[in-house]
Amino acid sequence: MNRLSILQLLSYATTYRSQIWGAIANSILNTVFDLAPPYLIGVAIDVVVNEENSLIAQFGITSVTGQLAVLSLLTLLIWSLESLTEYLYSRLWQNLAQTLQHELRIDAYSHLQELELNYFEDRSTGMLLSVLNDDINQLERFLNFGAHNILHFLTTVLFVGTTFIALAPGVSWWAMVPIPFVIWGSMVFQSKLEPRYADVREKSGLISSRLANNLSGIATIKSFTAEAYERDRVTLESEAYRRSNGRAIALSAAFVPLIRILILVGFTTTLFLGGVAVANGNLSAGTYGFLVFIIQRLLWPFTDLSELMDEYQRAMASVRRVMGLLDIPISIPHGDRSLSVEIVQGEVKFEDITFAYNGRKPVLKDLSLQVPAGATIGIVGVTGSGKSTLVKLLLRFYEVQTGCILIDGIDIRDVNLFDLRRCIGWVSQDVFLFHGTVAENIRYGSFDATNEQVIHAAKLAEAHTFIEQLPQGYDTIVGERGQKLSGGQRQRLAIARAILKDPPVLILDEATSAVDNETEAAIQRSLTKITQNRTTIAIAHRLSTIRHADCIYVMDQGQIVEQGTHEELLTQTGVYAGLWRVQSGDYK
Ligand SMILES: Nc1ncnc2c1ncn2[C@@H]1O[C@H](COP(=O)(O)OP(=O)(O)OP(=O)(O)O)[C@@H](O)[C@H]1O
Repeated sequence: MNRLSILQLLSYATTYRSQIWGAIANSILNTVFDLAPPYLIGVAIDVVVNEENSLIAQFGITSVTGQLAVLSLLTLLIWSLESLTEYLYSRLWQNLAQTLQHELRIDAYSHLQELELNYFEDRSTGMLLSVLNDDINQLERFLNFGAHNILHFLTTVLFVGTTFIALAPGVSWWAMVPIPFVIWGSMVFQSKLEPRYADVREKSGLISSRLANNLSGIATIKSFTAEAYERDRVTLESEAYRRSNGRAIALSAAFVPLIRILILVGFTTTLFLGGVAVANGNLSAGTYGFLVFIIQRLLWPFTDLSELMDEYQRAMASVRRVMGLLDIPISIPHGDRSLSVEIVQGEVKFEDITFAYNGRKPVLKDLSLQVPAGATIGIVGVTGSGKSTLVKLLLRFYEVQTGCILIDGIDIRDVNLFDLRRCIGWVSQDVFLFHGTVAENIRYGSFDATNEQVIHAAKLAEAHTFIEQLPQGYDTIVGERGQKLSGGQRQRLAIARAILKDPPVLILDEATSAVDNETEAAIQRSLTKITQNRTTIAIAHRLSTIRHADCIYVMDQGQIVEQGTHEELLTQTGVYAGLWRVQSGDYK
């Protein structure tokens, strides 16, 4: 899984090959320039000790002053190049990190949008937010400098190690002794740390979930004066996160000191054996000074290695969560047939459908129902009888288990999902408005509608008058979920946006339940106009809303138990007639 996640991540980078090569080259060059000072000091000592026999003298500069001048110029040049390459690699790597995190976030979000409703019902918004935000940010932090640090480590070890072996083969192997132990230790450390960081990410998701849930339910918390109770619950989650991080810290903090001890052994051995070699005349003083200096450069990067591993594991725990999300298959696939809104007549047929939500008993059983194109039907029934589920199946939010749903005689499973949903206007039971202005929310029905069309739709939905009375009219911000509006006002905006969409099939699920009788009557008059030449499925508890429908279906426990016009149903002494009597105040 680890390797797979990394490969998936790398596949994002393949389009930026030239940038990556540029960043790699600058990282390597920068490390080489960064390593130069000890070499330059070595050469300086060589100049003052060996004078005209020095290394530089071999290039024809015999005077010590001349050699030192060349050395100074070289130092200036190398330091300038180090600064330049540092600027370049920082910029390239950080920009790449930005691009990757951006693409990954957009891909993860796009994929998430495609997943079926079941997926969201089983997960909390906060948890998903933590993946899309925290986890991707965690990865971004690693990508900013992680790749450079890895290259810096490898180049340093390779460069310094080679010099070491070349200059003092007899001493160098002592310095190398700790290296295999360090690598082995790092691997053990990595495997132990992996589950701990996975747990940290999970706890972070849980706390996000709790916070998101509480913030959206803040009014309920206040009304129940449950602040202390909720603070305790948040404290528990936060405490769990702290403990989980504590477990990871206990391991990661211990590692660097342990590695350092191993490295110290290598360092002191070189110090001792090298000194003995100088005393015996087997090694020059200049080389010895250089070796003692450079060995730190060889061994200390191994302490950085452990920190690098730590950052890597943290980032990988996040990558796995993001990739896990991208790997979730889309279980409601698009059909192959396209369906143009302009040519859809709007005939809707449910044929023997049976449907049960995940792991529950069937909500709809062998239900059949036909709505001729352009007709208006009403659906009534006790709460929980499956009315909303029926229309959600038409929108293909869920798949039927048996039977089929047809639009203009075509099985909706064969139709492109977007085309299908473009044909249907849905005013849901619980209206959701987006944070933004009134006009933006209505325009959700048709993004390129003119202001006049928006106002016209609002007028038809009996919303224009109240909108005009809002502080900034159509530019008034409705707040998150439209919380700055009343329930009835939200419903009317939802109707307006469905009208603006102008779909061949209109679904009104308790669309006027929150408005007063007078407003409802006004909306009904508008709807009579709107529903002409359009198939309409209206679900209502208030029977007056659907009494003029071409056919009314009465549902009970997932089945249709009565059907007919209002007048026909009244003549039967069934459920509908009973309901009508209660609602019209006739209790006889
Ligand atoms: N997402 C879901 N997951 C699991 N069960 C669900 C889900 N949505 C609804 N149900 C269950 O399905 C049944 C039918 O619900 P549905 O919303 O279709 O009823 P309804 O007739 O529209 O009710 P109401 O008149 O109260 O709106 C209910 O028992 C409900 O608990």
